[in-house]
Amino acid sequence: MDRRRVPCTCLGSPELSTDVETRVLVINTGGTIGMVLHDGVLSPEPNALVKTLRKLPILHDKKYAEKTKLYECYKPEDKTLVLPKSKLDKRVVYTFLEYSPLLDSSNMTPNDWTTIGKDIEKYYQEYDGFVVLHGTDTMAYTASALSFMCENLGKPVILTGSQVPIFETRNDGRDNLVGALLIAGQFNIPEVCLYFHHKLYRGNRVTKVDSGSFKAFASPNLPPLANSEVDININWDTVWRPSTISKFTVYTEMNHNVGLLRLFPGITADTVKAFLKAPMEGVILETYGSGNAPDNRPDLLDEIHKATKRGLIMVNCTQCLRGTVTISYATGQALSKAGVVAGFDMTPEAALSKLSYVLAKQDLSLEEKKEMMSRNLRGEMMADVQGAKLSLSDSRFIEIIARTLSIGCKEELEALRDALTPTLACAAAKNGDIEALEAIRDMGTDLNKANYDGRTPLHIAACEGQVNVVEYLLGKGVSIYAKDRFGDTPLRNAILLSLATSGDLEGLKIWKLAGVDMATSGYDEKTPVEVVEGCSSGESSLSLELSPRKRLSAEEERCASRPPPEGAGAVSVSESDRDETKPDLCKQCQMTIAELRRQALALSDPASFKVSE
Ligand SMILES: NC(=O)C[C@H](N)C(=O)O
Repeated sequence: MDRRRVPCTCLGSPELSTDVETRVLVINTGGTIGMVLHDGVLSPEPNALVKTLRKLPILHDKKYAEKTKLYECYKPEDKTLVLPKSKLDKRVVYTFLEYSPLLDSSNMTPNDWTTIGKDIEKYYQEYDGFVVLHGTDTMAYTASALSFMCENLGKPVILTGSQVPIFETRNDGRDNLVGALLIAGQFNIPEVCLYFHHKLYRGNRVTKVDSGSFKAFASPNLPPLANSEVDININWDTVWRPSTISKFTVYTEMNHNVGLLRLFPGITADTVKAFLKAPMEGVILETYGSGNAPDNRPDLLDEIHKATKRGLIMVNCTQCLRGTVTISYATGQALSKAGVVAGFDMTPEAALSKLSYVLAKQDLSLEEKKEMMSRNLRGEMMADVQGAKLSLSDSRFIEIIARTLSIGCKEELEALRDALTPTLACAAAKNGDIEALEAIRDMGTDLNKANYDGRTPLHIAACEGQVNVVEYLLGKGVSIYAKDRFGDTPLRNAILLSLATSGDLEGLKIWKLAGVDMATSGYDEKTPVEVVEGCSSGESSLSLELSPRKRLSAEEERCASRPPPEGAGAVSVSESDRDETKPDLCKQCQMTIAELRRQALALSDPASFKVSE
């Protein structure tokens, strides 16, 4: 795949200027969305989907593509399309990667999950988000499996498809595809999701509930992450944030010796015994109500106990569409005594794929695997069912302001909190005040929320060199990919700052070659060159070297900026905190730069920096 264009106005005449473009990779695995009738039955048709989409104005802005020479930058040309400008003034450029053969999802296997995961990993740095076109029959299984396989995910991966082929006059495919593209390309939701009929669900919370309705899916135990109505409304409080700062990887080892056993009245002990025998290693037991099973059947419970004692992991999930497993009934306690692990409110699809993922972790003991099954890894369950959302009243200063403004009802309080806390959090980040950030977070504020400039507390901390705050925020799952209104991410701020203030000529040159405009100022109106001059006395060779912006040809301008060259993001880190070649930088500056560089390197190589999960 190819390079990213410069979203800038320096393409010569204004009409050639590009809008802010984001990029989405569309992995087409098959499903009804691209099917056509063959001999009276629906089956996938290779290459048909892209050809059709290119003719639909709501799915491909041909004029924009030709006017801005889209195809000279994004390859393969015949697989790249661009949506009309969105309400957020962005252009989602999307490129198709089509599998062969295209599958009806009834034919999907864990090996196909691995293929999808590996492709996401392969193209992860080049795209802002990913859409996976998939059949609906097993979409919930694939979405659940990918949610566990994608470790430390920092970008949206959205599965979608349709109940009626996109080629038909009436269909749900076009709406589902556009909705998934707009969310994947415009919102930083670091989760594997499923988008269907105007709603975005967490991938491991969803199940297919209707084979004949456009409302084919439901998320019984968790509200949608987003609703696509007149506007796309994201429920940010519900979005899952990883609490580690390790690099994104895809874990492809999945244990296949797992199964689903659904209890029914009169089930025989022989049936259970046959199902649980080796090589079975893990079973999801689908039970009645809030996790109940017969407690007057010692033959049944004995077979279960024998299996768990020999090391089989059994997880108790309710057959009910909604609700959770508790041990409030004697019939539920009987299973717990037989060694069955509570699955709380997980869907069977999520529990099964989680069990397959956990059992494949060879480095874990049996007890560690059981503990992992009971721990919330990707928001797949509400383990702490007693947990109550912290109320606003835990924060005195909001109360004081609310009382001053005579605000009373909860909705107004929440609106006040959402209006004030992002700016307060940014101020706390600038001052290095972690306690204040903790207090703001305890109020239920998402520390990813940005201020009026689209800058998050992590942007501010990275720019101000507040290393401890950077570490704290990364540990709370704050995204390094969030873009402010200048298009800057915290990671880019941090690396540019460290390179500029350390006078790292080579590093700055790499970024310049990668298309970073050294004349572009950051949020504080300072260019990297000015930062250098501000940090070391006198005219430095660096500023002379960098300040006259070499006029690139129109061709080069169009395709000037691309993801940093391999390794450039992981700046060459001087292990010593002092950089002897720049004695004129203050000690604190030197310390901060070295630490920021370590953070930047850690983000690309977890081996040098670990935070426990
Ligand atoms: N609506 C669909 O996509 C159903 C189809 N059989 C599939 O799962 O691939």
